[in-house]
Amino acid sequence: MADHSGALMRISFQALEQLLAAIFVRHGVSEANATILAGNCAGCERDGSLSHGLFRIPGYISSLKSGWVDGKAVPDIEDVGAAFMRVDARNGFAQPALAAAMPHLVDKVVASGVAVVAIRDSHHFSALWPDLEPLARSGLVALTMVSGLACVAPPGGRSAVFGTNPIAFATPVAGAHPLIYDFATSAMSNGDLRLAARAGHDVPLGTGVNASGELTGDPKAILAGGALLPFGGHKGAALSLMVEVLASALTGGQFSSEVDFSNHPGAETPKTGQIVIVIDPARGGNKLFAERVAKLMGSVRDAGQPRLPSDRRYRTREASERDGISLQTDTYEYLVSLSH
Ligand SMILES: NC(=O)C1=CN([C@@H]2O[C@H](COP(=O)(O)OP(=O)(O)OC[C@H]3O[C@@H](n4cnc5c(N)ncnc54)[C@H](OP(=O)(O)O)[C@@H]3O)[C@@H](O)[C@H]2O)C=CC1
Ligand SMILES: O=C([O-])C1=[NH+]CCC1
Repeated sequence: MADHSGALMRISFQALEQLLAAIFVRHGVSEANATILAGNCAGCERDGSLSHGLFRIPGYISSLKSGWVDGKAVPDIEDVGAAFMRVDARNGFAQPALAAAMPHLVDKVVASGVAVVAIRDSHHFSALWPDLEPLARSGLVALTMVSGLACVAPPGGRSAVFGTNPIAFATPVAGAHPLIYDFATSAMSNGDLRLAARAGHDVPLGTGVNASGELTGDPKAILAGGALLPFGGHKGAALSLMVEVLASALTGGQFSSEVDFSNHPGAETPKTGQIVIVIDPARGGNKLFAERVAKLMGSVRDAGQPRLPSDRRYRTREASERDGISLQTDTYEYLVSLSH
């Protein structure tokens, strides 16, 4: 998508969702999968998760066009234990795979107090928080991780071995929206790095290295043969390693470093795996769990932290619901042109 700077317009969530669903269907996605992807992508744009909203539409389309991902895939669910499900996404997107598992997942959590969903052969090209928010809204605690495309070098290294490997956590909070944090284990997501390159902005030193392994603030040098770095040095690298273990080795998905789409020019979506771990907090025996979380968050705010994770996103959602989602008119016209 070109960097537009035209006039702004507003669009409702429903209208954007419909437009995106038409685009996905037009590019070979089944109606059922298109509905899920469109809701997810429109939700990211509505909530200000801009690195994974409309910005990603060209990547979805070029991946579909290249034949790298199957937009019509029907996931296969394998029940492998009282609290364990495997989902073979069959080279489709991860969100329809999780949606197919969701009713069984909730049954398992109710029966066992905890459940794991291990998704493999899946493409995740979005933010993780939409995968968890419905679970937290129904009173459950959830954690998820996704491996990606190798573009992150370990500390001290020069070659990329990890994906940007995001982790998200969600918990109910009494009297408030769920607390959800959701971040790449790299110093910056690949999406934000590309946005910085497109805007011609430098990134903070420590974000990545150039092709010679030297620290650089130039996003283009990081993208051109360099690598991102994990956040927090060896600590972020250890988290990223955990993501590869849980989201790839355990699920049966590919490691980030094994993704090879060289035979599919234009492909952008990582084909790896995802793990989702869900816990019923009631099994902890504390009937006031959500109240305790609310108290803890209050203490953190009282201690002076001005912003907690997901505050900004809920504020942006509220504004989008009130005023409509803000969009450049030429972006809108571009999207309309993709829909027919
Ligand atoms: N599918 C994939 O393979 C990948 C997806 N991603 C997605 O990219 C998105 C962006 O990742 P990333 O750039 O690392 O995330 P950010 O650094 O933008 O935000 C990370 C989290 O921290 C919160 N946060 C941000 N700034 C502050 C602050 N100053 N004080 C308190 N909390 C704060 C955010 O809340 P809030 O949401 O309210 O801003 C969010 O929950 C994520 O949704 C992630 O899932 C990233 C990598 C790979
Ligand atoms: O922003 C990011 O790092 C990614 N988003 C989807 C795949 C990788």
